[in-house]
Amino acid sequence: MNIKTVMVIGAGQMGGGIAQVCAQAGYNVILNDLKDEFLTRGLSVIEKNMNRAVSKEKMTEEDKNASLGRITRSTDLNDAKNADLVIEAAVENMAIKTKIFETLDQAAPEHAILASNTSSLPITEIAAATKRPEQVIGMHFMNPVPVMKLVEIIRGLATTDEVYQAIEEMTKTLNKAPVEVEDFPGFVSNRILMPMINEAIYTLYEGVASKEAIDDVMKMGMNHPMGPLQLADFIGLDTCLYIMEILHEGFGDSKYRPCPLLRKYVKAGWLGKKTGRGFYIYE
Ligand SMILES: CC(=O)CC(=O)SCCNC(=O)CCNC(=O)[C@H](O)C(C)(C)COP(=O)(O)OP(=O)(O)OC[C@H]1O[C@@H](n2cnc3c(N)ncnc32)[C@H](O)[C@@H]1OP(=O)(O)O
Ligand SMILES: NC(=O)C1=CN([C@@H]2O[C@H](COP(=O)(O)OP(=O)(O)OC[C@H]3O[C@@H](n4cnc5c(N)ncnc54)[C@H](OP(=O)(O)O)[C@@H]3O)[C@@H](O)[C@H]2O)C=CC1
Repeated sequence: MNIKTVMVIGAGQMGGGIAQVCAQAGYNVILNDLKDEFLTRGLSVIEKNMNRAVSKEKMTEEDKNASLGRITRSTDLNDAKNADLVIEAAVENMAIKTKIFETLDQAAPEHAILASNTSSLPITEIAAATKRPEQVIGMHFMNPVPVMKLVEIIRGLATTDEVYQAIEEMTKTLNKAPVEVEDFPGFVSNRILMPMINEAIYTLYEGVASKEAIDDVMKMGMNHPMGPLQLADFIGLDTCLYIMEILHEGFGDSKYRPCPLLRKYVKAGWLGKKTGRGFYIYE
């Protein structure tokens, strides 16, 4: 399958990163969000990232301008009519995602593949909202997208081999490493990572150590690049809570119950780095 135009839904931290790597790899990108101001915010992060790459001589000014020139703005999901592949990276909520996929299914050309960057939601259920479940797939990028090598590729129950292979090939053109996983809650990445983060939050909640001490133990003791509380802030505490809830509900096992402190922070609007405050305070 010949993929030339990629539409990305959601211009937040993940959608922006996905749009950036696709544009840098030569794809035409349609970046979609609910409001124009979110697109402006997303595009300014992309430009900042590219300027940093130029200043480090990892990208030329011409390549930067050409990549930015390949990204067009959209606030209308019907713009999917021009896409060969849509990658959805809106909020981690099944009702919102199924609504988006229903609309995309109506708007996108027959040949188009519809992918979701969901962290944990069942691809099979998202696919069931469309009349083309065989062309729906999970494409789970890691944060920060321009830096991290992995893309987990998740097959829904109906995903065809042809669609899987097209997405595997496309992922390689982004200079990323695809890894195939089956459709279970949290896939592999978040089934392992998120209970560790949740346990770190319990450790703080129970007063076992300070947030700095918990992060230091994992950074210096286990060589993690970030401590789990710093990483939770970086991912977004709302996203961490959604993922724990999906694991809890999906497996029906109390070992996945979200820590009350995580719920409290999300209720307070302390969502981490993106809102300026989570476990830590950001300028
Ligand atoms: C929740 C999910 O569903 C799945 C997930 O994504 S879970 C999250 C997975 N991600 C992680 O675990 C990230 C863990 N953290 C790290 O790997 C590192 O701390 C980090 C890569 C984020 C930063 O690394 P660092 O060495 O501390 O910082 P720094 O030296 O500033 O950055 C290293 C490189 O990354 C780039 N970078 C850092 N943050 C970036 C960002 N947000 N966007 C783009 N590029 C970024 C820097 O420009 C730098 O690039 P060069 O090598 O070209 O100079
Ligand atoms: N954060 C992470 O580390 C990772 C997240 N993911 C997944 O990626 C997805 C996005 O996460 P992330 O980028 O962190 O979240 P953000 O909150 O940074 O961005 C989500 C963006 O999607 C927009 N949005 C919400 N609803 C819609 C809609 N109906 N149509 C179009 N855009 C919409 C939001 O707008 P508004 O601001 O108005 O809400 C926001 O701009 C989630 O499914 C998440 O689980 C996957 C890998 C890693």
